[in-house]
Amino acid sequence: MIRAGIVGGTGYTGVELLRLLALHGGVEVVAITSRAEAGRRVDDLFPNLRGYYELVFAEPEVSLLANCDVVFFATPHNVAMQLVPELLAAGTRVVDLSADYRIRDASVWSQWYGEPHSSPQLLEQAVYGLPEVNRDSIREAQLVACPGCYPTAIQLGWIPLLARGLVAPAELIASAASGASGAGRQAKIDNLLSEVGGSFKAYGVSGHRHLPEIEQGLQDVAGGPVAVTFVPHLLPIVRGIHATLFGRLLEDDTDLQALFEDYYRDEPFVEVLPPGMFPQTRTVKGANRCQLSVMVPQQRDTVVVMSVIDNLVKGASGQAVQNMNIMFGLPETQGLELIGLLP
Ligand SMILES: NC(=O)C1=CN([C@@H]2O[C@H](COP(=O)(O)OP(=O)(O)OC[C@H]3O[C@@H](n4cnc5c(N)ncnc54)[C@H](OP(=O)(O)O)[C@@H]3O)[C@@H](O)[C@H]2O)C=CC1
Ligand SMILES: CC(=O)N[C@@H](CCC(=O)OP(=O)(O)O)C(=O)O
Repeated sequence: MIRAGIVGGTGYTGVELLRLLALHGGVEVVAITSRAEAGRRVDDLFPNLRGYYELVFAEPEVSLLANCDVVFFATPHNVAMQLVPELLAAGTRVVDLSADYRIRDASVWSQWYGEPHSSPQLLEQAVYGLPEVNRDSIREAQLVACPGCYPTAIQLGWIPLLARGLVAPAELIASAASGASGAGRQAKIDNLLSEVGGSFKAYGVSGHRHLPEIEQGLQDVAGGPVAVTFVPHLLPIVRGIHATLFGRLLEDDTDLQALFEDYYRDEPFVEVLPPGMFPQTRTVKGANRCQLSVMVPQQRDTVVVMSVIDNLVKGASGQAVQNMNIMFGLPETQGLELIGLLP
């Protein structure tokens, strides 16, 4: 059994990791942290886990975590980067769900996250954990930086087109909407039911911190500069991201449906829907799955890709478990063969 630790076990991605790992079969969670809930039983805070765990939340200390084979960081940014150097030195492998190691350039990271990076020496060795792009490097990685939720949905939608040079790389537009759990479990007025419910709004229009991550990932695939106009929105639902992507086609004779189907044919967690079927957030709710549709409305030169994920599963904890499976040589789908919850 792989001995796993979770730092930040009281947040939404932390409890989602617990849900997925409870039935994984190859992992025992031996350490879980929360500063606010230290000393409290996990199944007292999360009764959905009763019968699956006897764990008690502990303070986040390296001495506890270094006994694990793998540690998941389900913490806000600027937490993993304080503890990871010591954990790596102790031989522990790390899957970081936060943004701390996603951006290779420390000065770009600081510009968007507003503080200096405290372990920039690890940025080069961190592997960006999008298995559909980096599977081989993830296998050997000691430190995996899991992609953000919007970046997962958006990159998976653009990649087939950029890899084949079929869209204008400097004119990409992504309009994406997320459920409120994307903002985490901390109390914030903006996330109250009476603020979010029955309404729909854009935010971060002048610049969202996921933009440099999206552009970096797409540039790697395109092999050159890429510019994205990215507008996130807040949906009055709990889970789910729907991204609608627009691009100017550079060729008009490619069968885009066939291209997408071929590109993702062997991917266990990305599905291209048949022509005329469009993805919905509810279909992937609770599942480690990205569903995509591609079309060219009115046969003009604008391609539209629609991409949905559950922000907490393929957008965070499910992708983290997928990365762990790859790192430890387990079947990639172990613990992740989940069907979306309808309704
Ligand atoms: N929610 C989502 O859909 C997604 C989130 N992510 C990323 O995953 C990470 C976790 O997100 P989410 O679960 O939503 O966050 P939450 O705010 O819901 O939870 C944060 C957790 O981190 C712990 N924590 C906070 N500060 C510290 C600290 N200084 N040291 C140690 N632990 C700390 C908290 O516990 P305590 O304060 O008690 O220690 C809590 O358990 C974030 O970086 C987020 O951006 C990524 C993709 C999607
Ligand atoms: C709805 C909502 O507020 N979403 C969050 C996305 C947060 C997230 O998960 O960020 P990382 O993936 O970078 O960790 C936001 O826009 O800030």
